[in-house]
This record gives sequence, C-alpha cells and structure tokens, in this order.
Amino acid sequence: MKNTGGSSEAKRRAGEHAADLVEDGEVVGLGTGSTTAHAIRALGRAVDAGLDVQAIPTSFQSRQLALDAEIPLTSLDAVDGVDLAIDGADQVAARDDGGFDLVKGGGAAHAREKVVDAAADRFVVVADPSKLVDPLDYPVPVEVLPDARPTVAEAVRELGGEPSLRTARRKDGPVVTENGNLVLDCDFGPIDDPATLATGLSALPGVLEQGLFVGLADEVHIGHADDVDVLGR
Ligand SMILES: O=C[C@H](O)[C@H](O)[C@H](O)COP(=O)(O)O
Repeated sequence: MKNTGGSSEAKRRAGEHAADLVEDGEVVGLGTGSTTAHAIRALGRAVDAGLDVQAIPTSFQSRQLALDAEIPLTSLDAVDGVDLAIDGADQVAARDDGGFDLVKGGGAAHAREKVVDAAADRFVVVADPSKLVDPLDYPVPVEVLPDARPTVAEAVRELGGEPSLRTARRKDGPVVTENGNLVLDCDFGPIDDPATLATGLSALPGVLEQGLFVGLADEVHIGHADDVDVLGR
C-alpha cells in the first residue's frame, strides 16, 4: 500500500541531493521506492564519472536499478560497515529529540530496509513534502510468516489496530514479500506513541518486521519544485 502523494520533480530533487552526499570509497545502502530510485540513478552517473563506491541493495527493485546503473554491489557480510544509507518513507514525523519517526514498507521492502538503514553510520531519508506529517497516521505494514497471519491479525486488533491483508493488483491473492511472507497493513489511526507501538508489534510471535522506524533516521531531505530542505542533526 503506497503513499502515492507528491510530485516526481520533488522526489527527483530529494534523491539527487542525497546522492551528492556519497563520498569516494564509501559503502552505501540503497533503499527502495520511487524517491530512492532517483538517488540510485544519480549515484550511477557519479560512478560513471569515477566515484568509487560499493552499494548494498535492499530489494529486487533497488538491486536491479543499481545493476542497470553499473554500481558495484556488495553485501553486509562482505563489508565492515555501511557509511551511508539513502531510503524513502511513506510518512515522516519529527520527534521532540530532533530525530524522526517513519512509516515505511509501502513497497513491502521494510524488513531488509530496516536491517541496512539501522546498520548505517548515517541514514538519510529522501521524500517529497506530502510525506511530512504530525502525528504519523499511515497504516503500519507488518510482515508476517504466512502461518501467523490469523494470530498476528488478532493481536493487532487487541493493540487497537485494524489489519488488512495486502493483496496484489495484478494477481489473485496476497502480496508475497521477497522473504516469502505476507503483509498486514495495520491501521491504528493517529500514532501518538510510535516507540511503544513498534515494541508491541515487534514482540508478536510470527512478525518478521514492522514498518515503524523509530528514531533511526539522522536527516530528512525534502525535495521541492526548485530546492531541497535538509532537516535533522
Ligand atoms: O517498501 C518500500 C519502502 O519503504 C519505500 O521506501 C517507501 O514505500 C517510500 O517509497 P516512495 O519513495 O516510492 O514513496
């Protein structure tokens, strides 16, 4: 379930701005989605011009874009760390401590994204202005083992949410993630305490990963028609 708001020009500016942060010799995490795609293409142009980087993709889509752009690929088990991760978001809310909370997973890639984004020394979110909200109120994607769908759905209701199984547009049946699991989009209405909700969802047996990224992001680059705002520390 994608947050499809925002202009592609704003997304392009945000993505290209973040790609400019990448320095020679760095290991870069490549998020997933339409905004990050602009960053990947821009990084590909920089590689073509001589920049030396290794990238870790977070999905089939970002891997394919990186291959098309001829960006050298690596994996978490082959590097000492990740210098920078660039990733999109379905919603972004500023925190009182200067950080950010996100809802991610509109493309069902949030499990691998969270692993790579959390491993990065610097995690930069790229987004258009429609993604900035207060508070978060986007349905939280919860990736579940197929057998656990009914029990997790019941537990989500007990936490105050309304789960709905994500279905595919061009297939009869559910979306199956790249990890072989299902996705429950869980509508909690306004999320006043993302940290507590994230802890509750992550603790449910059968949940592989949920789409609340609490306090992980270091910066948010918001693209506009003609410039980019950088929010964060
Ligand atoms: O699973 C997908 C990801 O979390 C995306 O980063 C998120 O849905 C934002 O995508 P977009 O930039 O296309 O709005």
